[in-house]
Amino acid sequence: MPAYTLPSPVTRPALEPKTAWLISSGDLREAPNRSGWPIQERMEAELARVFGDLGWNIRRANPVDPATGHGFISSQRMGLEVFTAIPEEAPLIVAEAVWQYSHHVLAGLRTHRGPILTVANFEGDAPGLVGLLGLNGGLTKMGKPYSSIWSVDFTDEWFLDGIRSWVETGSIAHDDSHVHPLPPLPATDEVALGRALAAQLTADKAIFGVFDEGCMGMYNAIIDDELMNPLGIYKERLSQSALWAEMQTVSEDDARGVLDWLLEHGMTFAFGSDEATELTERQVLLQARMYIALLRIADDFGLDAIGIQYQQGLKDICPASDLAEGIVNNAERPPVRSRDGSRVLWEGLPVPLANEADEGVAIDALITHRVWQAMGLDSANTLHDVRWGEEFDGTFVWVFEISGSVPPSHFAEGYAGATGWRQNPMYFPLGGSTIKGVSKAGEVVWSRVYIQDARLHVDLGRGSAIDLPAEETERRWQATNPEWPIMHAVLHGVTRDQFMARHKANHAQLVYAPDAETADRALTAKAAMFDALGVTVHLIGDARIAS
Ligand SMILES: C[C@H](O)[C@@H](O)[C@@H](O)C(=O)CO
Repeated sequence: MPAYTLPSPVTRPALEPKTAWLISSGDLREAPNRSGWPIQERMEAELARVFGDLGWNIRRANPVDPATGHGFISSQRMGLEVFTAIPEEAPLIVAEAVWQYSHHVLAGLRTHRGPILTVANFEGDAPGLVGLLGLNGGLTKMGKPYSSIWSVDFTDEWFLDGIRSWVETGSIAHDDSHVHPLPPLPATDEVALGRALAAQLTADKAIFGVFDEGCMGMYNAIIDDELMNPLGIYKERLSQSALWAEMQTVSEDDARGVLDWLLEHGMTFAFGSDEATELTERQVLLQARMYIALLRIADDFGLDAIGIQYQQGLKDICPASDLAEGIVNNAERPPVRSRDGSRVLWEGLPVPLANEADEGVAIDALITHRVWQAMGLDSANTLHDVRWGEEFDGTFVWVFEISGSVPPSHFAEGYAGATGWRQNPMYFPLGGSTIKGVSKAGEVVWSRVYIQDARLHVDLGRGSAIDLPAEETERRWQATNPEWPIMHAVLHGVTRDQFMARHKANHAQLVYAPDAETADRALTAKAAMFDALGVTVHLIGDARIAS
């Protein structure tokens, strides 16, 4: 008789032939899950049809919960339980129509032994594509093999061929002919600059101040110290509660001074009176406090870059961080003095900013800032969500649209092109102003830092932000989130599907250069800096090293 009753894992159901299991990771917040459920149901019906045509069944691992009215996995615990209903060897579809918190499903996916397919609807109305890309980045970081595919209406041949390949072989191959290794670097001033900046960073080091690490389940956006420190970048782990406490010490006069400055510089706000659904002056004044508090804490800790997660925790305490983040990340902004009044903090300089505490962004923002400053360029750079896109006049134009703010220098009219709309009550119960506007036409360098095979990599590309007719901009806004800033981006030498298949994050990083030749030179210096820091550089599409 053994002395103990030995525990054993829950018994999983048996595999069934020609059957794929299906799960969907959701938001932690119930409102977006409820709102996205009809879109998810439509997608799942299309998937059932496509698999059915191939003689396959799809079995949903968890039913719709009558209490919530949706079938999303809405917590890590729920994810663990749902996975006990999935055979470990089963073909598994992760279907995403909403923004999702990857950690809800990553534990189950990590030990899953069957083929994994991530799928999204290529639609703007809910950020399912954004969720898909975040999840793909997480699986890549984990070293977990997966296939991925997307479709506008689930009838196109490319999609059907992909699904056929997955059911027959367990994988889908995508075209990566647009990805090029970094060639030997020429002896140019830009390469010398990039290498010198890398040597300075590793020798003198820099600090990234992160107000609560790990935003919205974005496992892909947590860069371990072991990978970040060799670049010379060290984390200062700060708390969002310290930010809230510091906000209480800011005087009402100082907060009002920030709002007055913004109004004097042409920013407009869509003010209303209902706190629950409209933007109010009270919300903006709290955001002004956050802006001042952020710079003072950055000064106290000698930070070189900042990130705030906001969308967990702080969202239940105060209005959105976006207004503070957008202006802190802009060279021209309301002056903030040190506590003793002797210095204007970061005068004339953007503070490199990692929205949503995305640490791939933190590295990129800091490096971009240093390269662009050294070249005498506006270094204000920002992430955007890779939200959606459609052709316009025969060219595929991406909707890059981050959920709140960009530096106002990204707008043609600067602050005068910025309007403050109330953040969406569905995600941001306590409101706060966004910085809404259209990113100006111009040459851009885009990038993404990510983890693959336990190493840091960066994809570097070139693109153009373009102007679209006002009615097309409005159509794209209405099809997505009209309160958020938008960039109409054309990526050079990369098709929609090449980009989707390759990109390892929900975010892409964007920075302007005054013309194409300068953009190529700045990209070259940035590539040289990353390379000298030991990051594997990939040139995407038409990106090239300037000689
Ligand atoms: C409001 C939403 O949670 C967004 O913040 C989300 O879609 C993202 O921005 C993900 O990058």
